[in-house]
Amino acid sequence: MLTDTKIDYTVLDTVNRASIDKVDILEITNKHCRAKLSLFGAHLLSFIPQKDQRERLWLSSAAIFDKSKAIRGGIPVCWPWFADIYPEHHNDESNSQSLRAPGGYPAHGFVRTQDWDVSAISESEDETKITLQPSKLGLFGFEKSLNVEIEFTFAEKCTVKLSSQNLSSISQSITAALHSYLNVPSIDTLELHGIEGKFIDKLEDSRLFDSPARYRIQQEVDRIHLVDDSNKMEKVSVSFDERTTSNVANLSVAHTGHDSVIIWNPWIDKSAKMADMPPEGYRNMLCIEAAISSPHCIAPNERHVLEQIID
Ligand SMILES: O=P(O)(O)OC[C@H]1O[C@H](O)[C@H](O)[C@@H](O)[C@@H]1O
Repeated sequence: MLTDTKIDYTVLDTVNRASIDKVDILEITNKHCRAKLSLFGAHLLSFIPQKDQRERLWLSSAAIFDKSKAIRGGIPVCWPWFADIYPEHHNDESNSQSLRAPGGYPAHGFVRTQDWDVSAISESEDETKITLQPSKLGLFGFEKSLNVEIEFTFAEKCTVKLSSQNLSSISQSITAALHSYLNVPSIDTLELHGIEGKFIDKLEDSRLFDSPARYRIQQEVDRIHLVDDSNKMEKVSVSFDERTTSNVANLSVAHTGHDSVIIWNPWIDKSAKMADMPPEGYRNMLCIEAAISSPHCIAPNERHVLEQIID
């Protein structure tokens, strides 16, 4: 496999290396889109289709790029656990259980705060594909044989595939998320479509509620929407009230390989407590996350793919 040092960026047509503070960045410009990908966290920071020149991802103006913490905005990669939902190790499918991550363990796993290596880049007339692998595995009680890589395809849409591979002879479990921050013109005028069924409300003692028929965001939300069929490609779209929000196209995010979709907005009070979130930032972002929020058991020599397509 090619490693980063073996990639000759001078011969690539669509990829440039750059940096923001201490973070190395790949800048992608091709026929269909422009994008920025941070090697710290394999964290996509920007995706702008050429067809409408509209930024799909929200990045905090107060985001920190000194590697002391995860970048606020874009698409953080949460692996091998999501939030504090830490999977029990070495279990079998009938016995997949979650534990709370021990105190002192980072929220959302250990890969969003480390450098990733570029393992492959390919270019064609229609797309640029970049594959990254974390530099360190086997941390916080996980086996080194539990591997992960992420593949970004930059085309008219951006496809992100997080692929977890169990290279050992025992079953291993993960939770995970592609924690996408969508850029929205105004939180007040948006409506979500394609979400139905029950959700766990993390702000209400994890009680179960029905998804609203007309889904708008008017307060802090931290919800785990449960999905029936994780093999189905499910699409969540966001529309805006055209009477109050001019010149915007609708957004959509499709998911597969997930068991839930997380909807998160910290709103006013929580934003005020976050140093890397500007006071009014919550008005222009909504997280729509493809998640595995119950431990998913990967059998020996099997692979699991969590996929998200941003349009
Ligand atoms: O502040 P972070 O560690 O990036 O987490 C931000 C948010 O991520 C997810 O959406 C969780 O459901 C939230 O409970 C959490 O607050």
